[in-house]
Amino acid sequence: MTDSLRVGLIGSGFLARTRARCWARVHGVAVERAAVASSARAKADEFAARTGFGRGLSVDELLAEESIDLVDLCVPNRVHRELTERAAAAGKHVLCTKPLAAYWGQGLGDDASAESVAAVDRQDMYLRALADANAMVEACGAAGVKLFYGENWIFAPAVQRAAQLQAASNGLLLEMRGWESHSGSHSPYSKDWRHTGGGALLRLGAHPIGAMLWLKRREGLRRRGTPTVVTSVTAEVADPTASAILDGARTAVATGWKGVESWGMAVLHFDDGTRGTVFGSDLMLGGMQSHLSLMGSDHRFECALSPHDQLRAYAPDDGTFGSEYVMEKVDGQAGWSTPLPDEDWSSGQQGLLQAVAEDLTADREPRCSGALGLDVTRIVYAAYVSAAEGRRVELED
Ligand SMILES: NC(=O)C1=CN([C@@H]2O[C@H](COP(=O)(O)OP(=O)(O)OC[C@H]3O[C@@H](n4cnc5c(N)ncnc54)[C@H](OP(=O)(O)O)[C@@H]3O)[C@@H](O)[C@H]2O)C=CC1
Ligand SMILES: O=C1CO[C@H](CO)[C@@H](O)[C@@H]1O
Repeated sequence: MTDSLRVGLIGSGFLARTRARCWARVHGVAVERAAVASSARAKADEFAARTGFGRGLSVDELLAEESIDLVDLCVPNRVHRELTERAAAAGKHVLCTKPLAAYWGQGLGDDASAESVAAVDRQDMYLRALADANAMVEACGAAGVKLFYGENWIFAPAVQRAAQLQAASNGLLLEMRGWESHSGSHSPYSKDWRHTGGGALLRLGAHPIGAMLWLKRREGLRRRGTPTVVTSVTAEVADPTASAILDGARTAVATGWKGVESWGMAVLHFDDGTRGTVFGSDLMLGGMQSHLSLMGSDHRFECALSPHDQLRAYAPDDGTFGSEYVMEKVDGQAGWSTPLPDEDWSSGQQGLLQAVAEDLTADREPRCSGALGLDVTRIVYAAYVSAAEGRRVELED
C-alpha cells in the first residue's frame, strides 16, 4: 500500500487532454504527472508544455522510465494491445481506454486498404478482437500488473448514485436503454476500420454496454450470488450518410465514413431474461448525448450524463461568452445551450481516475478491470456478427 503514483500518458489528442486535466485533480493520492509520449516527440513536448503534464518523451523512453507506475493509454484502438503488452512487460500497470481491443485488420498486412479490412468476415473479426483482448488480460496477469479498463460511464456520479439507490431497493433491473451519440468524431482515425476497428456501435455504444454489464453484474452478485451476464446479442448497423439521396442536401453531421457504421443498435439478452438496448450514433446534432434509462421492477432512473440542465444559458450570438467552451461536440454559443458546470465530473472521467489511483495505491482489484473490457469487446463483435448475418448470436458461438 502506497499513497503516491507516477503516471505516464501515451497520446496527445482528445482523450489525453481530458486525462491530463483529471489527473491534476485526483485527491488523497499524490499523483505525479511524470511524462507524456506521443506518435512524435515534438507533439509530446508541446503537450507537456501546454498542459503541465511532466515532460515529453518518446514511447520507448517512457516505457523504459523505471519510476513510472502506471501507463495511461490514450491512443487509437489499433495500438491498444501492442502498447499494453509493452507496458506490462516493462512492469507498469495499464489503464487502457475503451474499447479494450478491436479488429483493425490484423493478419492483412500493413498496406491493407480500409475497404479490405471492412470486407473481413465478422466471425473472423470477432475471434481476432477477442484474442487481442484475452492476450492483454493475460499479459498483465503474467507480468503481475493491474489492467484497468477506462470506462468513464461507470464512474459518472449519476450512474454511481443510481447504482447505490438500486442496491438499496428490492428491485430487479428489467430493462435498460442507453445511448452515446453526437454528430461525428473529431478524430480522423475514427472513420477508418484500420484504426478504430468499427464504427458508432464500437466507439460510442461501448460506453452504455460497459455500464449495463457493470450494473447487472453487481445486481446478480447481490441478489443471487452470481453475476448476471449477457448470453446473446441481436444488432443492426448502418451508415445512413452514405445514402445517395443525401447528395446536395445541407448536412451538418459528419460524412465520409470508410465502411464503418455511423449508426448501430444492439439488444443485450441477459441470463435472467432482462434486456438492455444500446445505441451508438454519429447522426445526432446538438452536442454529446449520453443517457442511461434504468427501468427497475420497483424503481426507475434517468441518468443524464450529457447534456444535463444544471445550467442553461442563452446567448444572442456566437462569441457572447468570448472563447468559453460550452460542452463536448458543441462549437457555437448562440441560442439556448447547456454549459456543463464540470463536464469531467459529470461524464465520470474524474471519478474513473480517482478510482484507478485509489485501487492501485490500496493494491486492490480494479473496480473497472480488463475483464469488463474483454466482455464489452466480445459483445460489440458479436453484435457485428448479428448485424451481418441477420440473426441473434449466442455468445458461445
Ligand atoms: N470517453 C472516453 O473514454 C473516450 C475514449 N476515447 C478513446 O481514446 C483513444 C484515442 O482517441 P482520441 O483521443 O479521441 O484520438 P485522437 O486522434 O484525438 O488522439 C490519438 C493520439 O494518439 C497518438 N498516437 C497514435 N498512434 C500512436 C502510437 N503508435 N504511439 C503513440 N501515440 C500514438 C496520436 O498522435 P498523432 O495525432 O500524431 O497521430 C494522438 O496524439 C481511442 O481508443 C478512443 O476510443 C476517445 C475519446 C473519449
Ligand atoms: O466518448 C467518446 C466521445 O466521442 C469520441 C469520438 O467519437 C469517442 O471515441 C468517445 O468514446
